[in-house]
Amino acid sequence: MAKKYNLIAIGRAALDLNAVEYNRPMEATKSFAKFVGGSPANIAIGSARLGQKVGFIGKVSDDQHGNYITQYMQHVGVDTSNLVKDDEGHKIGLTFTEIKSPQDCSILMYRDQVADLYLRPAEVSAEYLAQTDQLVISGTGLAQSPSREAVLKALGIAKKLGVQVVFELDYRPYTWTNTEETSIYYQIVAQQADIIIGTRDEYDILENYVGNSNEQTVAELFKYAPQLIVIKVGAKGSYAYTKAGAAYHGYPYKSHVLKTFGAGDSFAAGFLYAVSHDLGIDKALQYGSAAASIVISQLSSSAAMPTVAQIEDFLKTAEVIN
Ligand SMILES: Nc1ncnc2c1ncn2[C@@H]1O[C@H](COP(=O)(O)OP(=O)(O)OP(=O)(O)O)[C@@H](O)[C@H]1O
Ligand SMILES: O=C(O)C[C@@H](O)[C@H](O)C(=O)CO
Repeated sequence: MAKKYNLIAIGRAALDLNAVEYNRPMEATKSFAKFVGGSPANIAIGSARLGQKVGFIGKVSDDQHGNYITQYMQHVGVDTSNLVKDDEGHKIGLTFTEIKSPQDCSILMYRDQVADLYLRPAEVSAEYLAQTDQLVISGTGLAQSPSREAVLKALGIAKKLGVQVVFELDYRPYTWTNTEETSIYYQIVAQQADIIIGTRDEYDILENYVGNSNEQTVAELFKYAPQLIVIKVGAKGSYAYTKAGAAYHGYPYKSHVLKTFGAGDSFAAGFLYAVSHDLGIDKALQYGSAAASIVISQLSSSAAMPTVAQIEDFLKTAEVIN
């Protein structure tokens, strides 16, 4: 019987405050526009825009910002029954963006004592996870307790129930104590995940070593559960590897780049949509690259997530970056 959800994501839902006056440093920016943000929330929203049935497990502040995030996610069709309100006064995470030029963008995160990292194991429901085909785990959820244990509980339940586990490495250094610790927790989850998505730099963090080739990285991970591994390299595109030994190159597409953040989350939503619909790995990489090209041409990450029709339209005239 078909499950209620194609995908449930676990991790942070937060706020992005994106510079409205761009092509200048943050010090000179007076206006910021508010959007829902947080990598797993962005992936959930992007997946819902693509017509996927999506749920979310997380924690938001019990205030106007938490209300806004919950209402926005409901508005785009993400189920928020397991997006709980914090009862200890923790606040929402804020991400300010700086767009000095299309090539020079950065984010500034305010993530001290943020509500998402206080998600408790008791707030992860086996009944909810039984209703999904896929669980998307964001690496940042492993950064601190009790969120770390909540995520590991979700992983254990998913494995027991045969839910496909996707690990989005999503490394945000601000919330971690040191990279050795990150590597330990990343390896625990990566070894049990069915699909892993991350940038080359994030795999270096996972391995706690800089210098391995993609082939060395995937050979090590394929000794464990993973069946499909994606390694992204920004404007140089992406690579996908299967346990059966196939390798694919995802070409990036030319875009009227306004800013580059949001590329990874839109890529994940597009890629996972195509994988869930058995469209093949080449198509999945095309969907990921196209979704990313669309999102980086706009101010927001979450609000710019494309529909399937937008991706198909884009691909009709898309030009590959060589
Ligand atoms: N400048 C660009 N032009 C075209 N496509 C891009 C560009 N930057 C990224 N992409 C596309 O987005 C995909 C993901 O980008 P990237 O490797 O930067 O992920 P990320 O670091 O997770 O992104 P983010 O900046 O959102 O954290 C790339 O594989 C590529 O297809
Ligand atoms: O992941 C975050 O918490 C910040 C995002 O919402 C932001 O849009 C971004 O940087 C995406 O890459």
